[in-house]
Amino acid sequence: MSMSIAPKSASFLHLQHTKPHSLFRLDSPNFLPFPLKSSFNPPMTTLSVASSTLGLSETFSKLKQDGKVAFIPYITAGDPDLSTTAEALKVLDTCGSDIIELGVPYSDPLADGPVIQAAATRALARGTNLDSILNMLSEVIPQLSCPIALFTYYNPILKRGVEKFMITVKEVGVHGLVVPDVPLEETELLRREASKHNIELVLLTTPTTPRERMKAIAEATEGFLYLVSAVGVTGARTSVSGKVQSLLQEIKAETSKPVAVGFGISKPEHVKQVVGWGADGVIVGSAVVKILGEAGSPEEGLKEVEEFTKSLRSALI
Ligand SMILES: O=P(O)(O)OC[C@@H](O)[C@@H](O)c1c[nH]c2ccccc12
Repeated sequence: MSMSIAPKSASFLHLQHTKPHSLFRLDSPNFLPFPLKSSFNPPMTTLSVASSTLGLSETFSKLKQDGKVAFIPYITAGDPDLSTTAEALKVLDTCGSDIIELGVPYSDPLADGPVIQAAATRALARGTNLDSILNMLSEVIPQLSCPIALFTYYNPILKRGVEKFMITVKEVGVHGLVVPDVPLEETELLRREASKHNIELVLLTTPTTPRERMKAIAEATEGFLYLVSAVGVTGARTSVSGKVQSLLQEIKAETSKPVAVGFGISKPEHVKQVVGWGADGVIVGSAVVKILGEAGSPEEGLKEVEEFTKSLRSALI
């Protein structure tokens, strides 16, 4: 597929948020506006985008047909550097990831625990920004067979302008978007602009989300529903809360959309448990990010990620 790229002067959509929130809840807004420099200027001619890769919903449909559960690793872009991120995406893809969630590092990652916060800090210190991530993705995505869901807090989207952001991420071949700090009520604009460009907006529900609200979130989500397994921030935990089993049952009674569970999953036993409870997908973030962040060298980190991914992947069978 080839499509023309919007010129540099594509319109910006400025949204004003007058109510800053000091208390973060996963489904609450938290905006910290400050200017982000935009210098990603894709060629104005045409750009090839991998067209054979399935989107998020299509990936889940195919897995369902085959009786399989989705394995969804998360990594932070730019940690330890963007070329290692590019290699990590290829390794994760080759090791059987069904979707990869790629995080845009942000200075105030309020839903993240120490591991992902530290990864974001390192990535930002090296100068990683949305433009450099998109440049990297434009080269790597055509080489991947699984779709990328871009994870970002809302502020970088607002700074670029919702419409321009969607045009740009679509041009590089992103299939889905996870934006944790936008409450359901404020997702309408994002969803409208995302769907214009065929990008699926994944919404999240937590153990404290009231049932009626969970139903509305399940109805509005695209690609899959992200079930946050525990209250708090991201990070490996010793066990997965048993509450996830009943939450999955409740959700499944309300929607036929696929449900992927994330937060605290870091061992093959966790994966087996969550799959046994009926999840359609498992998301593993901090455990993978920790390996890449703590390795003696990028090569070692990639090797360890490969082994770790294979061990989690085999727990899905
Ligand atoms: O790191 P964990 O505990 O494995 O959780 C998933 C995860 O990292 C990823 O989905 C994620 C990273 N940052 C987030 C913030 C909110 C919700 C989800 C996320």
